[in-house]
Amino acid sequence: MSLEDNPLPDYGDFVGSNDKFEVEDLAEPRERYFQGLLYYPICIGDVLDQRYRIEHKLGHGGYSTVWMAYNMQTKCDVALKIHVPGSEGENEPNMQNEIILNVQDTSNLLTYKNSFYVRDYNSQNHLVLVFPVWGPSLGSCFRQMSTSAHLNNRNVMWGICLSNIYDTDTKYKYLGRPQKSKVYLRSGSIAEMVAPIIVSKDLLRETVCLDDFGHAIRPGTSVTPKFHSPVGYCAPELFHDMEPGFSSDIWSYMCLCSELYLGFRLFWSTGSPAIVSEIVDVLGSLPEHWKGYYRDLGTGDDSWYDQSRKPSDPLQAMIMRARPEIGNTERSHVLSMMSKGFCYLPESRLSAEELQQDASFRAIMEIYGR
Ligand SMILES: Nc1ncnc2c1ncn2[C@@H]1O[C@H](COP(=O)(O)OP(=O)(O)OP(=O)(O)O)[C@@H](O)[C@H]1O
Repeated sequence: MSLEDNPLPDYGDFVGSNDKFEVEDLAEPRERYFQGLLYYPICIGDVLDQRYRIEHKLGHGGYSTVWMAYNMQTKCDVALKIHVPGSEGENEPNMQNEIILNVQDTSNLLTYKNSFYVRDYNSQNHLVLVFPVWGPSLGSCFRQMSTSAHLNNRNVMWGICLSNIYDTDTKYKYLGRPQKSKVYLRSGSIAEMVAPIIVSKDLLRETVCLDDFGHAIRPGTSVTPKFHSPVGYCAPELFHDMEPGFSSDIWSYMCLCSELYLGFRLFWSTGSPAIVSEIVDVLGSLPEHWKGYYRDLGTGDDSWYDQSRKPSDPLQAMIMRARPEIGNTERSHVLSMMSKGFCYLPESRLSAEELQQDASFRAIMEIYGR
C-alpha cells in the first residue's frame, strides 16, 4: 500500500491531560529530546529513507527509540531502531557484524537487515538499524501479567504473529491505537512521545530471541567499568575488578531463570553496593580474597567477606516462600541448579555446556521447558 492508496492515514490519538502522564510513564524520558544523548524526533506517519512509514512505537532503551514501520517497497513490517548520535550508538552494528560473520546459527539472535542514517535539526546523524519485528520483552510481559516482578530485562523478546496484516487499521485493532503526546522542540518542530504497543497473549509465538548487542564484547576484552546496567543481573566478581566472561553470563542467566521460576527478582536494587548486600543476604559471605577489590560507589562493606556471616534470607527459604506448592524433589533440583549457577568463584561456576548436562536443570526443563 502506498501513501496515495491510503488518503486518510490513521496516525493514532493525542491523549488528554489525564492520560498524558500514563503515556509519558511508558514512553522514553521527555528530557532526552532536549539534553544528554538526544533521541531522534519522530511523529507517527513520518516516512524515513523514502520507504519506511512509521506506524507505532515498539519500545526504547538508553541509546535508542524503536518504532514499528511499514516498508512500502517490500510491503512488510519492520522495526526501526533509531540510535542516539555519535559513538554510543555505533557499537551495536559493529558487534552485530561480528556475530553475523562468526556465529553459525543466528536464528535466535536479533540481527539487523539494513541500515541508514537520518539527520536531525542539529545536523547530527542518527544511525537507524532495520530489524524484523519481534514481540514484547519478557519484562514487559511480566508487567502485563501483573506479577510482583519489576523486570528490567528487556533483551529477551517473544516472537509475535503479525504476518499478512497490511492495513494500519487492522494492525491497530491487534496492537492498540498509538496513544501519544506532543513534544515541542527548540527547532520549532514537533516530536511525538508514544506509548509502546501492547501485545495480547494470543499473538505471541512460542519462541524467543536475544536482542541488543550494544554492550556485547568479545570474551577476553578488557572493559571499564566491568559491570553494566541493570546491575541486578551482574555477577559479583564484576564489582570486584574482574573482567566479564562467559561465567558472568551464566550468573546473569541464572538471575533471569530464578526470576521466571520464583516470579520476582532475587537482586533488584539499582546501586551496586545495595546489590552486593542483597547477594550476601541470600547467598552468604563473599570469598575472603576478594576483600579490598570492590570497585564502585563507596568502599564496600567488610562484613561481606566475613566467613562467619550466614545468609539472612537464604535461597532455600525464598524458594519455599515463592513456590510453596512444589514437591521436595523439584525443590531440591531448583536449589541445586541455582546454587551451581550462583557459585561465587567464576572459575568454579557451571559452564553453559555443564548446565545443559546438569541433572537438576534437565529435570526442571522436563517440567517447564515444553
Ligand atoms: N526488533 C524489535 N521488535 C520489537 N520490539 C523491539 C525490537 N527491538 C527492540 N524492541 C523494543 O525496544 C526496546 C529497546 O530496545 P533495545 O533494548 O535494543 O534498545 P537500547 O537503546 O539498545 O537499550 P539499552 O539501554 O538496554 O542498551 C526493547 O526493550 C524492546 O521492547
